[in-house]
Amino acid sequence: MRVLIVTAVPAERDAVVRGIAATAPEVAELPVPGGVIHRLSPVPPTGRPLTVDVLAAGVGPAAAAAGTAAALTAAAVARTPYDLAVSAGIGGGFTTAPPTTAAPATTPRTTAPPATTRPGSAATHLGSVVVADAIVAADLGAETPDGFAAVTDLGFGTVEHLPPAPLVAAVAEATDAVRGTVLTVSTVTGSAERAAELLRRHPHAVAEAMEGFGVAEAAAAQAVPALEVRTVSNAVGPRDRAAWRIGEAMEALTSAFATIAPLLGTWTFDPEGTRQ
Ligand SMILES: O=C(O)c1cccc(C(=O)CC[C@H]2O[C@@H](n3cnc4c(=O)[nH]cnc43)[C@H](O)[C@@H]2O)c1
Repeated sequence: MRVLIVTAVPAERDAVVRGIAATAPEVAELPVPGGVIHRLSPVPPTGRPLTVDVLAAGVGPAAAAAGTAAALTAAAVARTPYDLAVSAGIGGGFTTAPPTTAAPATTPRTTAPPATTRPGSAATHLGSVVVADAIVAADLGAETPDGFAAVTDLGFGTVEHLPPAPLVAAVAEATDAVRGTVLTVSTVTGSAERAAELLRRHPHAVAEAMEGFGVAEAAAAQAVPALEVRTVSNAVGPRDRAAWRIGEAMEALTSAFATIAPLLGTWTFDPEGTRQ
């Protein structure tokens, strides 16, 4: 089992590495085009070999996609492909619990399971762990006279990737995480109006960050499943940088990955992401 974890900044990478290092020392630093991979080899409970590579690829969806694609391609060319790509880091949390029944949105979900089958959704708080059951590009589209239109409404591409549901459930349960849609934005939300607009369009959003969709898009291009794990450093809403709790969110990230790393070693993926 080979897992690639992609963070935005080195501080997030180091927080993830510290967590995994609780059960495994770092074994190597490997250069890849545009970055350095930190490799760890935790011993999972089943004793199956597990390699976890952690890469800080930069802030934003484009940097995340570029770094992920480079690492995935290098591994594939070396005939040691990854089984899973994980977008990890801190993020902003929505503090309103998502609805328990499906609510109308301007861009209806086409592929995600109905809301009633989404256990574990709740409002986040600072330090919460969030596991994405949908990774959604929230600002990839066009403004129209009728409001925002996603690129899919314009006939292009995709705006949503769905991580393997059984893995989402297992990781969320193990880390006591809030489960829901994690939005990828290129601009950090800075007003109550924008937060409300995002929640209106994405009623199941529990967090926003800037890289998940980039990682998932690069992974999908190589048929690699993707996961997104965030810890909440701030509330999504009016800009108040002084209220960001980055230290606590980094500690929560370390703690989450101390739990997640051994768990990943118990998984082998089929195309549906179910446990084998
Ligand atoms: O202070 C600023 O103006 C500012 C502008 C751009 C980025 C930042 C960050 O510190 C973001 C870094 C990193 O953290 C994730 N993150 C954390 N909170 C949020 C959020 O509320 N909305 C979106 N992203 C967030 C993000 O993934 C970045 O990689 C600060």
